[in-house]
Amino acid sequence: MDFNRVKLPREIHSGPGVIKETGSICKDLKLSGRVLIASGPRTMKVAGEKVINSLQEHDFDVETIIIDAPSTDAVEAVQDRMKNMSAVLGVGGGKVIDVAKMAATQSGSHSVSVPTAASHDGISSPRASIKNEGGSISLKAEPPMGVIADTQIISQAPFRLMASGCGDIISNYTAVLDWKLAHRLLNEDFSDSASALSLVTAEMLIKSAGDIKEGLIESAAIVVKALISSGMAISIAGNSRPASGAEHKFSHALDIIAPKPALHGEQCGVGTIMMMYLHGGDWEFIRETLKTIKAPVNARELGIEPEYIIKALTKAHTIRKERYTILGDRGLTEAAATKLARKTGVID
Ligand SMILES: NC(=O)C1=CN([C@@H]2O[C@H](COP(=O)(O)OP(=O)(O)OC[C@H]3O[C@@H](n4cnc5c(N)ncnc54)[C@H](OP(=O)(O)O)[C@@H]3O)[C@@H](O)[C@H]2O)C=CC1
Ligand SMILES: O=C(CO)COP(=O)(O)O
Ligand SMILES: [Zn+2]
Repeated sequence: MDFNRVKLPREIHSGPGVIKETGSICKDLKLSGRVLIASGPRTMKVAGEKVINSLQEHDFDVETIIIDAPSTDAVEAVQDRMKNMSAVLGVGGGKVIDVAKMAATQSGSHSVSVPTAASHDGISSPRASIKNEGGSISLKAEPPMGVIADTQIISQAPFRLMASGCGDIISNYTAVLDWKLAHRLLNEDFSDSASALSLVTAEMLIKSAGDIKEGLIESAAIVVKALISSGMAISIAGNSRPASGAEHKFSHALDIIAPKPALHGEQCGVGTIMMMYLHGGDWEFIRETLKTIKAPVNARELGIEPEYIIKALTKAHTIRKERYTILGDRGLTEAAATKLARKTGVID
């Protein structure tokens, strides 16, 4: 018999100014001695330094590493630095948190997630999206043992990042439709509770769409809550199915094909409009909601040329092939992709 195992963070702290409590929260998590801060070039200045100060006030011996990309090389570099460290704190966006999570998993240590933006639902999830030469792979990881989400810092991040996080949540709609399809066609394992949590998270966010405004701590709190809840759905499922379907395949394809990709959640949001059309669902509602949030809804707003949108649509089914979606095994022809993108207003 297969037993079910759900892995979740031990403690989740959020609120304005909570980053100053990092040291005491890490003590409560029974961490001590040497810790590594993995952060991005910008996020080190925005939040990394506050984390370092708080940890030093609580007698931690702190070292730092800057992460430029969520690559296998970055994971190895963090792992190399983790010998004799009690944990790595990922302070930044999704790329940094994924690298910290994966390095901690592979070295049998712990990670703590300190998001500086509400841009992705990997904040608390037991997955890491890591890029290699062929694109990105979705890997199983230990969830962070703690999450410290300072809504003051998150509310001051460029608004584009928060709108992107909303796109990542709204994509739960098509992700769950794809998952159900795979369950019906291929008898893939399906979790009612994970899919229900994923959908209710997207519904709650959509209900609050009008309240998601630039610079507001309250808006940051709404989006952070939804991202953590979506991460919980991933934990319950034990895979990304409740939060990643064909719209994510499209985004992953754009990351490979487009000379200058947009943000992950921005691409997923536009992908959701198109995949919802393929599912025969209310794609116009998805588009209107994204517009309300001021997230991109077309190629121009993504800053991506139409030719790359079409190429990504025709390539999307080849990504994460084990994950069956509305794109099927053969994917879209160029003509069908062009029709789809035109019909949904993604290209002119
Ligand atoms: N594991 C999972 O379950 C999931 C993983 N993901 C992954 O997460 C990544 C997407 O995350 P995302 O956050 O969009 O991308 P990044 O981590 O690349 O961050 C985007 C940019 O925002 C900057 N930034 C972050 N916070 C602030 C801030 N407060 N002020 C100013 N700049 C800031 C970063 O700065 P800097 O240059 O300092 O890094 C970076 O330049 C993708 O790799 C995606 O695959 C997405 C969803 C789920
Ligand atoms: O981005 C994710 C969920 O929002 C994770 O997606 P993948 O499993 O496709 O990398
Ligand atoms: Zn995502």
